[in-house]
Amino acid sequence: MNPDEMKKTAAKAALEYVESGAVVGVGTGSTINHFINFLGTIKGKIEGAVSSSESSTARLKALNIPVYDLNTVSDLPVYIDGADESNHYLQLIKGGGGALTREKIITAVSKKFVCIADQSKLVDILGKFPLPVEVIPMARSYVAREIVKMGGEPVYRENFITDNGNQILDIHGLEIMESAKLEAQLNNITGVVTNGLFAMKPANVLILGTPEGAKTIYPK
Ligand SMILES: O=C[C@H](O)[C@H](O)[C@H](O)COP(=O)(O)O
Repeated sequence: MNPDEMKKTAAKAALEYVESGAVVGVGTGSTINHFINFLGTIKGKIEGAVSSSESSTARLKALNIPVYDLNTVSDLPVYIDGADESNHYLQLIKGGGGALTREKIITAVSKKFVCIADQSKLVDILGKFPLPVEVIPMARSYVAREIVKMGGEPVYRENFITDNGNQILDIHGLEIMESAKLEAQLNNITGVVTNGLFAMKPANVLILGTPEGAKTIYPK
């Protein structure tokens, strides 16, 4: 089974977390694209969706799934999204596709965060995947210098603008032992919008696609 088939397996299994009559939080990325397709098959069962990116919004709308402005939604039972890495506490690195800020906002609003991924995303220590940090454009160099002082190696993601009109620095060379502390430290740098560590509010459930089928993992 190739990684894409494993992503599809995880995406299909996530359907069981979708509540009837509710608005569903929908993330961004290749794994979520499979989930959006599956969601289309049960669209009559849900009220609609909130989405973490313009690309997911376009896919949802193409399937005639109503997409709501998050400001109009007060109750969001579940948010379903992928990840670039997860540790065994279900703390995540996200933002490989640059959607981290909207993803973190929907995570904050949702009652339950169900993460879906192929089995390669589960790691012992976060940081092999470069950690994305969304920055206000005029602050980029300043933020990069601050990250260097912290021991990271920031790399500017060239020719990429987020849906919020900002830029991304990807931090290489990290071995993240204290995820929540690093998440807060990075967010405290002036000019940072947010970073891709989801440690203070980790996922509640991780569904991994494996050749043997979907495997559900709870935080250690
Ligand atoms: O910004 C993108 C998101 O955080 C994605 O959830 C993450 O990059 C994983 O994407 P994929 O499902 O394509 O591996």
